[in-house]
Amino acid sequence: MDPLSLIVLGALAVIIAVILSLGLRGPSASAKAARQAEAERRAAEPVSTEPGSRGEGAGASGAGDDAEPAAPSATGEHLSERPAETPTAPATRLGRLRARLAKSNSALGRGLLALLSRDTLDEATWEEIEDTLIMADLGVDTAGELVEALRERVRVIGTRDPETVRELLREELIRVVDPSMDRELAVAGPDGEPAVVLVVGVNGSGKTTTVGKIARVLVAEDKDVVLGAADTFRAAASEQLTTWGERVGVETIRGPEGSDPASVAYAAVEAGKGSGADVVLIDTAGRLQNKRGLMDELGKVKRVATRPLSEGHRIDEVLLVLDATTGQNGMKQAQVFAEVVDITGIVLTKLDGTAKGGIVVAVQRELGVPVKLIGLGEGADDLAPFTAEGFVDALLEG
Ligand SMILES: Nc1nc2c(ncn2[C@@H]2O[C@H](COP(=O)(O)OP(=O)(O)OP(=O)(O)O)[C@@H](O)[C@H]2O)c(=O)[nH]1
Repeated sequence: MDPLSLIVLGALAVIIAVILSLGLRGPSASAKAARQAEAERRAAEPVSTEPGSRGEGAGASGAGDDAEPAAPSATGEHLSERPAETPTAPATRLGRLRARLAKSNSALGRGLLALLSRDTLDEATWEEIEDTLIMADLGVDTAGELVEALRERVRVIGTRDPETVRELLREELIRVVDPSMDRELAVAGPDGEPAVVLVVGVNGSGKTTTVGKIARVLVAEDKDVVLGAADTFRAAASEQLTTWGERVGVETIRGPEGSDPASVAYAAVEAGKGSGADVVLIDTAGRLQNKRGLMDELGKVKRVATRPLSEGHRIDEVLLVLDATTGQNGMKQAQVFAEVVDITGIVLTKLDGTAKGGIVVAVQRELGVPVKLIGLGEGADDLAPFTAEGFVDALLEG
């Protein structure tokens, strides 16, 4: 064999050996790790707000004036396949969320306890305690009341034992959060009719996400749910809601962008009644361009939505979704919504992103309506029922 043939043969042997070794080794460890990480990321990621692959439903033609609802023409997405996901069991979810709440509010709890365990509880220290509560958005009056009551009890008991003082603080905080409020969601309709839950709030407060999260909780409780995408102002909102629905296998009724929200709400309730659903959850746009416009829009949705139901069956629950990070601004928005619709419960979102948990107390006092649920993250199961004790314990645990 001449030298040239030897070189060619040698090169071929090397190439074959390399190809074989690659084939036998399979994907590299780092590629596997990347796939694993991608799978974990997907499992944990919030629902995309990007338009999905499904097309819009046929048009909701608009309810016209609210004397006579238009023929409901928003088209539902009947889901025959099995739901893509099973929501996390409540016990697991709550344990995780409690830890998250404790983390976001730990500075507040720690700050208060540190102040209360100072050697001397003088005027300046009590003022600092009051300021700390005000900084946490508790509201000036409530902070003053709480400090007054705590001060009096510490004086009467005459002890500075840290455990006792901590317990007194816990009791006073629970008192202002008000454990006597009824925080059950009204999700049982009368006489076999679906309960209708309307979700309102300003853009970006987390309405659509909250509707999706509530649907998951209800599905986990074995309830049949229909979603109504009455946020027709933003096309992506309908897509986003449909995606949430698909994930847990519930039907979403929607209309084209710009169609009448009242018509979509009507169609959703009609579909819910027709299919024997337990709950119809209606997402709204709630643009706050002016109070008159908002009043017209939400007032009409409220009036028209329950027409497919029996006489006298009104909306069972109107949930106001408020972004906890918006502080005083959020409170002003809450007041406007409260004037426009009768709010029956508050969902405080994004409590994971703020140490200002005191807003819970401020908004309840201002509106006279209980906080029923809290949002503690963008993930699908990051919604928790609110309890006064649970909230305060998480606050003081940090
Ligand atoms: N960190 C955190 N983010 C949240 C929470 N709830 C919602 N979000 C995020 O807030 C953003 C707005 O949520 P949406 O549900 O689209 O808000 P919306 O009120 O429906 O907004 P519009 O459709 O524009 O009216 C999204 O990025 C959500 O993932 C929460 O509890 N914690």
